[in-house]
Amino acid sequence: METKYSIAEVCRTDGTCYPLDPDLQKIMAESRDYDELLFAWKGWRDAAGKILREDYKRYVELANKAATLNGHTDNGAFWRSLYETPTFEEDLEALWKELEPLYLNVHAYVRRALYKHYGTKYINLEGPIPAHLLGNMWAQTWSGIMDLVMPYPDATQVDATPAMVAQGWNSTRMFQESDRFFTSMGLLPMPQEFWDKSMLEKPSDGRQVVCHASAWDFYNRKDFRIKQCTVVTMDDLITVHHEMGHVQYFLQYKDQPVSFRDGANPGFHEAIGDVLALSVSTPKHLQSIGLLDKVESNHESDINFLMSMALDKIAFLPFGYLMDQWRWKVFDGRIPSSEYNKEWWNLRLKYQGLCPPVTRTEDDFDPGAKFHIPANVPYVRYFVSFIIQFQFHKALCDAANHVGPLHTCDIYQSKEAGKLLGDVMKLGYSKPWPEAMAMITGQSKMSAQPLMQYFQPLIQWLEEENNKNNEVRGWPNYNWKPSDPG
Ligand SMILES: O=C(CCC(O)(O)[C@H](Cc1ccccc1)NC(=O)c1ccccc1)N[C@@H](Cc1c[nH]c2ccccc12)C(=O)O
Ligand SMILES: [Zn+2]
Repeated sequence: METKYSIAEVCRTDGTCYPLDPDLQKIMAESRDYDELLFAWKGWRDAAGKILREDYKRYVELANKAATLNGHTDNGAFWRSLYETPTFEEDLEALWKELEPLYLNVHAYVRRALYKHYGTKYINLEGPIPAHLLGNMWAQTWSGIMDLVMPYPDATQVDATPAMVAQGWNSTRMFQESDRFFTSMGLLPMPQEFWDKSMLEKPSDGRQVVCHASAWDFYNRKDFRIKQCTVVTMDDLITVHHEMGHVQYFLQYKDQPVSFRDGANPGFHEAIGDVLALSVSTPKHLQSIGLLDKVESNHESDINFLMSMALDKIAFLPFGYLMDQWRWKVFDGRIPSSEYNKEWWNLRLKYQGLCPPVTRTEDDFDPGAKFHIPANVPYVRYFVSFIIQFQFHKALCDAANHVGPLHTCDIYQSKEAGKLLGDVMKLGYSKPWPEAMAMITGQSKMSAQPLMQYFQPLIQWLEEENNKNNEVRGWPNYNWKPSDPG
């Protein structure tokens, strides 16, 4: 399934064919043409999702067989057991309920911006948003449409991509920049073997590779690698830090017994790199590395910055939550294969307030068009990560004696922050994750409070802005469908 997904392409009538990386991703992020976006969105689901349905059905049987032989009721129960938290599902639901109002305000504000661009034919101000208009193939992060959404177009720009391209950044420079940030905190540098053996760019020798980024521990305490088809964008600079966070964890716990060479829980492993990326993303830090020239610290540029962060971090939450809700129900039989796609779109409507731009049937298999489904990679780890990374950020900013709003904190060069994070990474999987959480934050639970504190100025601004526009929060017109294209 992973191979079929990784070699899939979408072809135009004139015969030109496009892979997901980088071509279709670029169209989804940059095109503002409804029909062009639909070509990429529908084409990808026909080429990569549809073809996987039968394989997936068989994979579910085999995964459940393995899970039951290992003493679990089904594969979803096995995946959840890695968190060693009896109230895991309730805790997740409570976190989502706490954050849902913030998501509804972001959704309503973005829907208004899309309405201004695409008009009443394609956007209903009380309905779900067509899923192909959010700047990403899966509508999982929305920073691709920041230009349509920017609250104060005349205030500071927040996108470093133009400067990276203008200054001739390449993939190696992006990874070196990330390595520099880690070592500035007293964390470990990448070993030479990493630079010699990693694949940091899509090969041009015709080899077809799995382009979805990943980090690899060879469990010999020397060989650690990243495979990434890096493109020179701010988005990929963030992904570079994400992947480097995995390798930093490998390096920190390399002297643990093999069984303990893992994250305290899967969410911890996903959060490390993102914590550093929160500092790198600040206009102040981007200016310090020459990627932003004019930086103002006033209310309007603050709101612009927080909006760009919310389009990734807040928009992601319902997607990060629904992915494994679908899979847990497939594994435990609540979703039979005859309802794979119907239930997928029920969840996409319920949590993200999205609708498909064209009719979907059980001939389609839209979950298969997202890497982690054919690649058998659990996903709730990212929902957990997007919550705990703000807890870590707040704790490390306190350790770094940061003063001022949390969203302006940059832990660059803080040895105290580095020690706090490094000591927890050294534990690997040897201690229960609540103990690791308490070592960093002083308390042992997941909490949405630091995330809410980080976004507080935007929460207030969105509430006022949406009230001014009499926005409906949510999608009461849940049956609305966009007109046919063209
Ligand atoms: O999939 C990834 C990054 C890839 C990964 O680093 O998480 C990778 C996934 C993978 C796992 C197993 C085999 C192949 C790929 N995970 C790792 O490489 C990894 C390595 C060691 C331990 C745990 C995970 N991010 C997710 C979530 C995400 C979206 N936007 C983001 C921005 C920043 C951080 C994450 C995301 C996504 O793209 O949907
Ligand atoms: Zn990851």
